[in-house]
Amino acid sequence: MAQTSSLKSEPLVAGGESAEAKAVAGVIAAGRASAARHWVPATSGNFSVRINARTIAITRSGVDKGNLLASDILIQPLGEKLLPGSSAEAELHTALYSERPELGAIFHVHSPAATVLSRLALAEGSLRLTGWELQKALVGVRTHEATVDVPVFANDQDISALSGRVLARLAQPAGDAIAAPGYLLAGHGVYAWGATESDAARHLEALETLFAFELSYRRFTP
Ligand SMILES: CSC[C@@H](O)[C@@H](O)C(=O)COP(=O)(O)O
Ligand SMILES: [Zn+2]
Repeated sequence: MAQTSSLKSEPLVAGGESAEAKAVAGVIAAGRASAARHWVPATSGNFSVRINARTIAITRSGVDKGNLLASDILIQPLGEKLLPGSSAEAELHTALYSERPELGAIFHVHSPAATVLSRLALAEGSLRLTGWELQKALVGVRTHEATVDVPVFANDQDISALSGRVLARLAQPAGDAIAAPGYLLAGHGVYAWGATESDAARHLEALETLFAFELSYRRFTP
């Protein structure tokens, strides 16, 4: 059974590195970059990168995400029982990868603006972003005049139930808005994704910065 990363028998991808080794390196890099920004305090956050249609590399539970070793990354088959030591929030990753084959990476952090703004926005059930040039860093957004919809969910320790609510909401159209590549958990943090690791990293950085803009803006507007 696949457990921690065994970087031996995977097929090679361009550059001579296996898909598994590349995904593990991507997870480690994402954790390190987020820790440098103080987005994953006290072991919080979890990170995953798709290896292929059936398997992901994902952080194990309770480890410092800023100092990940290859042995801190689990090779989790999709649609199968979670491996021992899995992230408490692993199902928020596996369920979304299974639902969306185009996703290549999912990153979750406890960044300050996301964690605070999510509480202010919970009553509306979503955060609407508009008027910011930086929103063009999000996939599908071409103008500051667009409205971006970021779903906001109540935090829940029942991750299966939460995952069900997330998938149900993401399946709904965002109306006249563009669906953000991510969502907020109130008082908890943000999940962001992308087709590639760099898309997911850019989305995470753009969203957290937009949340900080929005928090400042709200201080000056009624
Ligand atoms: C250390 S508090 C944060 C956790 O409860 C959780 O929200 C989190 O992001 C990390 O959980 P983990 O099980 O390490 O993936
Ligand atoms: Zn968390």
